[in-house]
Amino acid sequence: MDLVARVAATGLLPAGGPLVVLVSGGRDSTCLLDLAVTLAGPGAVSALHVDYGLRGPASAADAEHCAALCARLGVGLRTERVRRPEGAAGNLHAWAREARYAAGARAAAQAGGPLATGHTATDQVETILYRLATSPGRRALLGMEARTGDLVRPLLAADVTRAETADWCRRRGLAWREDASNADPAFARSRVRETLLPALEAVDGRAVGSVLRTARLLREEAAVLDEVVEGALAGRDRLGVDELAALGPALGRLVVRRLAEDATGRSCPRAASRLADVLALGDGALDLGDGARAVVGDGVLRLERTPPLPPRRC
Ligand SMILES: Nc1ncnc2c1ncn2[C@@H]1O[C@H](COP(=O)(O)OP(=O)(O)OP(=O)(O)O)[C@@H](O)[C@H]1O
Repeated sequence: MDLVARVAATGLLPAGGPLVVLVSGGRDSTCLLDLAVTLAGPGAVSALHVDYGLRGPASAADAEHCAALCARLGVGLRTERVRRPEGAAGNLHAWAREARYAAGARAAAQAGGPLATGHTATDQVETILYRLATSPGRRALLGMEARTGDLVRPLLAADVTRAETADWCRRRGLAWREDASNADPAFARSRVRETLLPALEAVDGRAVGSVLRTARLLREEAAVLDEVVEGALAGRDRLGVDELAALGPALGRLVVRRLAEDATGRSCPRAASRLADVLALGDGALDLGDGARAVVGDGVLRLERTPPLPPRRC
C-alpha cells in the first residue's frame, strides 16, 4: 500500500476536515501536511507553527520555510511567537512542548477539528527506548497513543517511519528544515536517536518492528490489566490493608496506583512503587508523590489528593 492509502486507512485524516496540522518545517510534519491536503483537501486543512525564538536566525528561517510551504500547498498558516520567561526553571524541551500543545489546542478548538502532529513510528521507538532508560515501569513501554482526545498522530498510526517521510518529501519535491539540535549529543533524546537505535538495528535489522509490536501488544494487554484491577476494587474507593497484602505485589501495586489516580485525577507512577511502605504504614498518612497521599485508618486504606503547599512567606 502506498503512503496515502496507509494513512487514509487509519481514519485519522477524514476527507473534508476541518483539521489543524502542527508544522515545525521538519520532514515529518512537512510530509503529514502534504498527505493531509491530499486526503482532506486544502480548504479543510490549516497549519500552526510555533516560533520559540530559541535558535536565533534559524528560528526565523523555520517560520519563513513554513510560510513558503503552506503557500505552495494552499494551506492557511498561523505562526505563534512564544518566548520563555527569563530565568524560568525546568526542562526547555518540556516547556516548548507544553507551549506547542497549548497553542495547538486553541487553534483546533477554533477550527472545530482535531490537531495532528507529525510523530512517526521512528519517534515512537525512540520515545519507548528513552522511557525504558529513564522511567521504570510497564507504562513506559506503551509509547504514545495514536489518538488522545482531539490530538491525532496519523503517521504513527500508519507505522510510517522517518526514512519514509524523507522519501515522500523528496519524491514530491518538498524541501524541509533540519534541526541541528536533533543530533546534539548533549540531549538524551539525540543519544537515543544517534547511538542507541542504530546499535539495536545492528543487533537485528528488525529491531524497530519488534519494539513497535511489543508496544502494541502491551497496549492491548493493558486493557486486560485494567479490568483485573477494577475486579479487585469492585467499585470501592478504599480497601483493607490485609486485603491489599493478599493481592500480592503485582496486583497490589496496580491497585494502589489506580486508587491514587482516581483520587488525584492525574498520572501517579510513583504510587505503585510505594506498595511496601503503604503495607507497613499502620494507621497514619504517607505522601506517595505525584500529589497523592495514602491514609490508613482502622486498617482501611484510602487515597487522597495532597493539598498544595501554602505560599512561602519571606
Ligand atoms: N515549532 C513547532 N511548531 C509547530 N509544531 C511543531 C513544532 N515542533 C514540533 N512540532 C510538531 O510536533 C511533532 C513532534 O516534534 P518533535 O519530535 O520535534 O517533538 P517532541 O518533543 O519529540 O514531541 P512530543 O513532545 O510532542 O512528543 C512534529 O512532527 C510537529 O507536528
